[in-house]
Amino acid sequence: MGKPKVVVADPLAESALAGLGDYDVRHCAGKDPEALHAALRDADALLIRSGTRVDREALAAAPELRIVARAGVGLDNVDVAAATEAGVIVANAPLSNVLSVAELTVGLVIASVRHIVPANTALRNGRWERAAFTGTELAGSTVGIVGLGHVGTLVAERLAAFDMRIVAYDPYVPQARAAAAGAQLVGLDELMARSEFVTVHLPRTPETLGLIGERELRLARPTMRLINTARGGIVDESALETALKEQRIAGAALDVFEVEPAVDSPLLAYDTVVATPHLGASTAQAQDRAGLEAVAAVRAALSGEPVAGAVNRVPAR
Ligand SMILES: NC(=O)c1ccc[n+]([C@@H]2O[C@H](COP(=O)([O-])OP(=O)(O)OC[C@H]3O[C@@H](n4cnc5c(N)ncnc54)[C@H](O)[C@@H]3O)[C@@H](O)[C@H]2O)c1
Ligand SMILES: O=C(O)CC[C@@H](O)C(=O)O
Repeated sequence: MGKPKVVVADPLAESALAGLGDYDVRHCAGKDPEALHAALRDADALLIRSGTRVDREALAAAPELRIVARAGVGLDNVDVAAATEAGVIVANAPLSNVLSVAELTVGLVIASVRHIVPANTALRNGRWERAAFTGTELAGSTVGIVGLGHVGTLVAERLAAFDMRIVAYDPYVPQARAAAAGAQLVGLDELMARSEFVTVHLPRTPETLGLIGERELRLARPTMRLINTARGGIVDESALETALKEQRIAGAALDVFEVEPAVDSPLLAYDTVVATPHLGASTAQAQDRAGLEAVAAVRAALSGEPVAGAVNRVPAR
């Protein structure tokens, strides 16, 4: 019997790749379905980040596959139900990058309200404009956190240190847990109406797609700034664009988009939008943790041991 075959379909930290030395490792461009399907033909394990879609077709192309390991949190790019039917373990690294996402979120809040990006652009273009970029202090303003899980809680704790008031919407979190994070649980409509900042920290599921749409954005204050470092599509981008165009909200800071890469997004035309290319997890520390956890999951699955981070149960093979 040869070495187990492990396909790496997205860029992973070197520290993580070093843990695959005793396997037959093949790299492929996971965003290209043809290349992915060809690579999966005799693969025992697949390592991915957010760039590779593991759908029913990909799983059908992988008859030997035992595990899909996601070096990160979101599993919206993996058909977990189809994997379970096919007897393939799916595992993620649920805490690996949440601190990095929370820190980027705080950065986007400040970048947005202090006009850091347009002021930088103006200065580089020879314009010393001070009055145009007057901002607002965070202290005393209200932030609404939509989704008070791992990232949402870290964001709440950090923004509380700026003396902000924290309200949160999450029907699955008990009041006591919200209170421990310094947040008051409210309904989504109340959150939209009360907040100067609304920051989204939800998984992308059929239930959360379009959760913040035209109706919700009409409840917002004209001073509201919307931050999304979770997933594109949870905020309806066309409704967001209309709200920005009509100046019904003050701005948005977006790390994630409905379609990525989002180089053609009409939202990029607005000075009131700060945008980053899905960088929430892009720190050295988060990538080391995510990659190492995903590799540990692969090693466990291929040796028939329990897999930490497994999100489904499949019979042992
Ligand atoms: N930008 C990035 O690079 C990056 C990195 C990591 C995670 N993420 C995204 O952030 C998301 C959140 O991460 P997390 O670690 O905080 O996840 P989590 O599972 O810890 O928290 C998600 C929270 O959302 C709540 N929730 C689920 N459905 C809801 C609904 N319909 N309405 C309100 N609340 C709902 C859950 O109760 C939970 O508390 C991930 O699913 C992922 O998509 C993005
Ligand atoms: O792969 C990435 O870098 C993004 C990961 C992030 O979106 C996640 O859900 O963990």
